[in-house]
Amino acid sequence: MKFEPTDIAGLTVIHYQPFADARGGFVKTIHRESFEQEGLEWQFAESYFSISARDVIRGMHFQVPPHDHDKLVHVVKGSIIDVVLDIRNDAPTYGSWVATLLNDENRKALYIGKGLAHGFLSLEPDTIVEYHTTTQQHKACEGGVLWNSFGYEWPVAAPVLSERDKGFAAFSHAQTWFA
Ligand SMILES: Cc1cn([C@H]2C[C@H](O)[C@@H](COP(=O)(O)OP(=O)(O)O[C@H]3O[C@H](C)C(=O)[C@H](O)[C@H]3O)O2)c(=O)[nH]c1=O
Repeated sequence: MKFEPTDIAGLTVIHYQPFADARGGFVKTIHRESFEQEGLEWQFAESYFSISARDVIRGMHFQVPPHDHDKLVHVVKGSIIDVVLDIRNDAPTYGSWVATLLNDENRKALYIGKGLAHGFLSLEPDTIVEYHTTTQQHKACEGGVLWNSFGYEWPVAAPVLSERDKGFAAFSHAQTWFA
């Protein structure tokens, strides 16, 4: 696997190296030595996956201290546009976002550090996204930013969102989750 920095410190693209043979395919997603060499956490507290219809947007999610976490995200099946927003008030990239195509063809993953809000748009039916987080879910520490409030133009006409995601407050410089 190869690691590629992005314009946002703490956000790393991981290029997995799939193995294929007559049986099918094989993808290694976490490797202690490789992660340690990059200074990334390789031990996670939780892992889960979601299955999304086409045109679903999930996000923008994060957890605040003391249960803020790093998040490793990759697509098992299907395709997404994954969007990360920097909500660290003192970061030079505060309010900046990065959108990355992750799918079962390019086998890219994202390592998303603390203080970054995460969301994605599914581009295919039954898209499976797997997440690993370095802390467990703590409801009292869950936060969100309204999906269409920070300048990214999602390429979808009529997205499907949860009521929770629709109800988040718009991104504003008054929010200081990660001051
Ligand atoms: C995250 C989580 C969820 N749940 C339950 C709560 C709901 O009954 C159900 C779906 O949860 P939610 O609607 O928060 O899931 P998403 O909207 O897909 O959020 C996820 O997708 C976005 C893009 C992310 O980055 C989040 O890390 C991740 O939470 O699973 C749990 O029981 N434990 C958990 O840790």
